[in-house]
Amino acid sequence: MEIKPLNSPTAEQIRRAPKALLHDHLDGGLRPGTVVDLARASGYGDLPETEPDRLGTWFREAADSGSLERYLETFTHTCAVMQTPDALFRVAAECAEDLAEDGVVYAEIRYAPEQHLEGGLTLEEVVAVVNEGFREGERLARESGRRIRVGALLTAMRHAARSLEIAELANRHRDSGVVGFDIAGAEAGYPPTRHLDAFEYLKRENNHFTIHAGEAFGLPSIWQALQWCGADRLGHGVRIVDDISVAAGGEVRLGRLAAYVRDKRVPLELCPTSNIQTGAVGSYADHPIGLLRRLHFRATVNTDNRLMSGTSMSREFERLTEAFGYSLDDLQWFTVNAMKSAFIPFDERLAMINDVIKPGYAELKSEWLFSQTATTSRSAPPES
Ligand SMILES: O=c1[nH]cnc2c1ncn2[C@@H]1O[C@H](CO)[C@@H](O)[C@H]1O
Ligand SMILES: [Zn+2]
Repeated sequence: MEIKPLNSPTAEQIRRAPKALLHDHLDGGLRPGTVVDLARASGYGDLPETEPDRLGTWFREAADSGSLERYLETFTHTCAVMQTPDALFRVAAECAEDLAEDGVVYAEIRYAPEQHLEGGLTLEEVVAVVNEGFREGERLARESGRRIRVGALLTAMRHAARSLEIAELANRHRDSGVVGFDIAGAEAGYPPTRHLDAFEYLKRENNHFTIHAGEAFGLPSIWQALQWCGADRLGHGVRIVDDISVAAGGEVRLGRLAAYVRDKRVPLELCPTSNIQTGAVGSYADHPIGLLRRLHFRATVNTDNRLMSGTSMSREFERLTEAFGYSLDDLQWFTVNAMKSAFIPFDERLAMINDVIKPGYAELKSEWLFSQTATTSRSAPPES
């Protein structure tokens, strides 16, 4: 009897597979119905649609603009309805619940506290209530038999000038649910070196940070993020392929920067659907993740903004499985990469890998093998 090599998992198996998520924006992941409810409660009257399904479609289509700047305009509406403790608590709790429901077991969720002060909250209050929301979502997930751990990343907006203040905020809350720092927003014209004081402060504090770099702008942004700012991870980093050449015969050459990124195991927080929407990449099949995985870069798969992209971790895995024929082993590889690159302590990462991720995939793989064996023996002629 011949057992076929492990082939592509089904959508249902992907949903059950344990997943780790490093790059997901809190203000990019609201349920459309929650946006509608919160707008009504706060009297925000500028939503382009007030029926949840139509609003969801509006976000996806508006984000499908082919430009990062236009993609980012859609956040005006989500941030507008996230200005009170109740709203922030609900959005954070639902975020954790939705991810758990999708089989995510570990997530780092980012947001920019400076964008949630219009209702009179302080930066400290924003962080405290979002953390409470995450704890509530974890608890609700546990009640329904799921397990998720959520850490927050505090983002500073790269066009603004509050990054040092936000870095200090992240550092103050590092023992209470905040696992690191990030900068986000339009990339072109706002190099990460504008925020060097924030990064240098975090390094002096032995704290962790990632930088959105190499998404809308290419290698210089990645180079600055790593070699001037000292980023632990790259948010997107997808343009690192500009420093990789593949000859017609298949021979691969890495430039100095790409070699550094691979040699140093710099984690790439890749977000396939988001890249297609902002025009950074043409299609799933063209996404550099295929090449980066083959070359063993520390590639991870992420959602970026589940509302704007109409996506989830399972959907990202499904699209990649369709495009590249990935097996459960590939999905496990991405998941272990993400968990290794998380900002929580080493022993806790290891425990997640050994106690949750590997056993989860082992179970799925054995189910798959069992189903193959069962199918084969059913179709075999009866023994005489
Ligand atoms: O892919 C992205 N690239 C750059 N900035 C982003 C991306 N997605 C979201 N944001 C920005 O991050 C803020 C805090 O969460 C969001 O409000 C949005 O402006
Ligand atoms: Zn992002």
